[in-house]
Amino acid sequence: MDYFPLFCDLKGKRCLIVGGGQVATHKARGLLLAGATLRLVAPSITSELELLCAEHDIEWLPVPLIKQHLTGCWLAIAATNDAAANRLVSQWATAEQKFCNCVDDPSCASFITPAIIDCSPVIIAVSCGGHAPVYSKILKQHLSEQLPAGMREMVLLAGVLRERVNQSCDSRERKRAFWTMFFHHAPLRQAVSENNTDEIHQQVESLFQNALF
Ligand SMILES: C[C@@]1(CC(=O)O)C2=NC(=C\c3[nH]c(c(CCC(=O)O)c3CC(=O)O)Cc3[nH]c(c(CC(=O)O)c3CCC(=O)O)/C=C3\N/C(=C\2)[C@@H](CCC(=O)O)[C@]3(C)CC(=O)O)/[C@H]1CCC(=O)O
Ligand SMILES: NC(=O)c1ccc[n+]([C@@H]2O[C@H](COP(=O)([O-])OP(=O)(O)OC[C@H]3O[C@@H](n4cnc5c(N)ncnc54)[C@H](O)[C@@H]3O)[C@@H](O)[C@H]2O)c1
Repeated sequence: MDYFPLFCDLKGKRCLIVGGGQVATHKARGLLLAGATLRLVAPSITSELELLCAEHDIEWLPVPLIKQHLTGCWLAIAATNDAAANRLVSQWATAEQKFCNCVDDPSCASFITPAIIDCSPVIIAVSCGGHAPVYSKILKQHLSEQLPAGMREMVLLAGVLRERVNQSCDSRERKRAFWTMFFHHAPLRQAVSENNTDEIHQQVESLFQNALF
């Protein structure tokens, strides 16, 4: 496997973005959606970034880049149009064992950003390992057209029921069977996609009786 995909909780965690152009703006938007706080180092920034600075926890430093800008940051994105500056950010971050994304050269990056389908809590991330970002975008579109109806609602319902299932049953095998049946259960999926709460309740109770006990 060329890259290990992982889903980070960035809420309240400071991330460094170096550069303030179109690409930096796009990366900032994504990190802010995940609740990160940002340190932005760039002599000038786009008007959208200026707006984001007014609305979010962003520390904009219009000063020359120094290594100390990494202090307190969980990860860095080198997003300038200056290849040497991007490489420097990557070298500093790597020396401090911090993950670094490099927008103009995946070979000096320790992570790459995937194309994302955000149906939180369901999140689908696609990467072509830096070979073909546009194809990641096309695959994302393709996948988003294939997703099952009511997917997000079924997952939210599973989250609500999870503790009850865990408390009702000790057997991992039976729990696995329960969840497999749950997600394949056509009448339940139908009720969920119609948001028919009475029917959802009835189907869930019958699943508990039939699958778990
Ligand atoms: C998926 C996506 C996620 C995101 O950014 O959110 C993403 N790039 C997207 C779009 C896109 N990027 C580029 C174009 C113009 C067409 C083209 O040149 O191909 C378009 C199309 C567009 O903008 O529509 C140009 C480009 N990109 C990179 C380089 C440098 C290089 O290849 O060396 C250059 C050349 C720059 C130049 O020549 O000047 C590098 C990277 N781009 C990545 C991610 C990482 C690999 C991800 C993977 O494994 O697939 C990686 C390695 C690093 C990183 O950025 O993490 C996002 C689509 C999101 C969406 O819409 O859902
Ligand atoms: N990864 C991707 O998805 C992707 C997509 C398109 C382009 N790119 C690459 O990303 C790079 C940036 O593209 P862009 O459209 O944002 O460029 P841009 O010209 O809009 O912005 C560049 C920004 O970098 C800042 N900058 C330059 N030198 C700096 C330094 N030493 N320290 C701090 N900030 C500095 C500038 O002030 C500006 O804000 C380009 O090299 C391009 O090849 C990557």
